[in-house]
Amino acid sequence: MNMLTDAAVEEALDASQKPRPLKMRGENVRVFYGEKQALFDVNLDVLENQVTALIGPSGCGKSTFLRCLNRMNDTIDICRIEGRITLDEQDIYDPRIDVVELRARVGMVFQKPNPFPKSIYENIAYGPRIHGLASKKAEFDEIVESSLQKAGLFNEVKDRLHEPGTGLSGGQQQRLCIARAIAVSPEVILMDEPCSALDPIATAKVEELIDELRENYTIVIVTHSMQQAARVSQRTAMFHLGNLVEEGPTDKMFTNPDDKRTQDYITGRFG
Ligand SMILES: Nc1ncnc2c1ncn2[C@@H]1O[C@H](COP(=O)(O)OP(=O)(O)OP(=O)(O)O)[C@@H](O)[C@H]1O
Repeated sequence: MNMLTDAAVEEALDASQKPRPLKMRGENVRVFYGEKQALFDVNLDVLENQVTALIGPSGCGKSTFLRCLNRMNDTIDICRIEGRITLDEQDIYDPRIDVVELRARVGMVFQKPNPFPKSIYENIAYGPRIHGLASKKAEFDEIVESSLQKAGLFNEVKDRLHEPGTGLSGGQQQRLCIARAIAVSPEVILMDEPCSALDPIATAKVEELIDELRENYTIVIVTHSMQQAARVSQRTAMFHLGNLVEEGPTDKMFTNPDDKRTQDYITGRFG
């Protein structure tokens, strides 16, 4: 057998076609806001080191599902969740789960950049401090620098680390929020329309960053932009009226979806 040829064939295999381990799974997820049901028996797998895009018309339940993945809905009094959601096969709604620790493992970036009213440095150091990930100044310095590097922001801010984070541009603030999420070493990063408040250049930078982050993190992103879903994700899940219509590889979803509702949505016929 020619080993070199085998290696070359192996390398030529599109990495995205290889089976990926499961990172998170939603099983029969039902969500109610008071009497109103917002999600109906959603079953969705989130694969490791992939970007999964959640798409669908306004009000279909994308953000609701996203927020279930790190129990952000716990903060809404009238919200009730049924079914099961796992992270590495562990039920995240198990009463023994420490929610603060869960949210460090499953971080979140919001629609509007929301840096703390503190310095750039403190925005990043805050999480590691409350989670006890560092104690000496040199350790914090290292986390701050490496998080900003990974978020593609270090060179732009290295001379102003002690100036307020709120003084940065919108796009820089969003990358600061991504750096803040990264600082506590998450495994999954949830992004709820992270570019909707950004201009096209800042959006392009964040999209590039999302593509780089996939190497080390699992990402779930809610987006209204079909172009963005096509550009950044490997998997796409289509929601409609609280139901998961279908999900699959992004290229298939955008070229040959199984369901007419997906076809109509991606071609702009509704939503
Ligand atoms: N805090 C809340 N209280 C009551 N109802 C809510 C709450 N949050 C969401 N809903 C309802 O749940 C349904 C799903 O909302 P959700 O925000 O998840 O949809 P979405 O697909 O993310 O919408 P959009 O694209 O407009 O952000 C909607 O009918 C919405 O009105």
